Amino acid sequence: MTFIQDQLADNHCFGCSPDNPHGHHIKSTWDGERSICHFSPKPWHCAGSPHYVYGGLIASLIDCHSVCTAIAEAYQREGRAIGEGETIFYVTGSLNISYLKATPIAGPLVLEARLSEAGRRKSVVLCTLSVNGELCAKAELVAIRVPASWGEA
Ligand SMILES: CCCCCCCCCC(=O)SCCNC(=O)CCNC(=O)[C@H](O)C(C)(C)COP(=O)(O)OP(=O)(O)OC[C@H]1O[C@@H](n2cnc3c(N)ncnc32)[C@H](O)[C@@H]1OP(=O)(O)O
Repeated sequence: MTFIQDQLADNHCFGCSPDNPHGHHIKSTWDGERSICHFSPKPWHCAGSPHYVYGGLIASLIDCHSVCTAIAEAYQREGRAIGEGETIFYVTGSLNISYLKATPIAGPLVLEARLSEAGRRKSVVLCTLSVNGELCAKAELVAIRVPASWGEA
């Protein structure tokens, strides 16, 4: 299986870089229309209850999965394979999450994302998070394209 994150170079992100030793290492697939990510939380990812997932982790997973989806779609729109040629880099402009149900920590968490809008610099990504087919959270993320040098000090 090919994952978006494994095709992106120079990515140090806490949520999605394969090379950040302390990160979440999320893995997302892209089929040309939607992206999927499976994530199994650890017991320490719990909220106030040990049975449910911490909302900040949910936000983090949705953030990275959605931005990676925007990046994958942008490569596709330019007729390039993900990671091919000049780097396409997006960052999170805004993230609006509705926590609909407590998310069982037993997981696995299934994130699914697709674009509702794809402009020159701005993409809007809709993302859901489900466990065992039950919708636990939904989100809208605005991803903004930035130069690949965006993170340089
Ligand atoms: C290989 C790489 C792999 C990378 C994966 C990394 C995943 C990382 C996910 C993250 O966590 S990124 C870190 C969290 N995000 C940030 O730190 C972003 C900080 N903010 C900025 O750097 C700038 O504010 C930003 C680049 C988002 C926008 O500044 P600009 O001056 O370039 O925006 P501009 O004013 O030109 O607006 C461009 C469009 O974006 C829209 N926009 C700008 N900021 C927005 C915002 N905050 N929310 C919603 N929309 C926004 C704006 O309305 C406009 O839309 P329209 O084209 O429709 O008019």
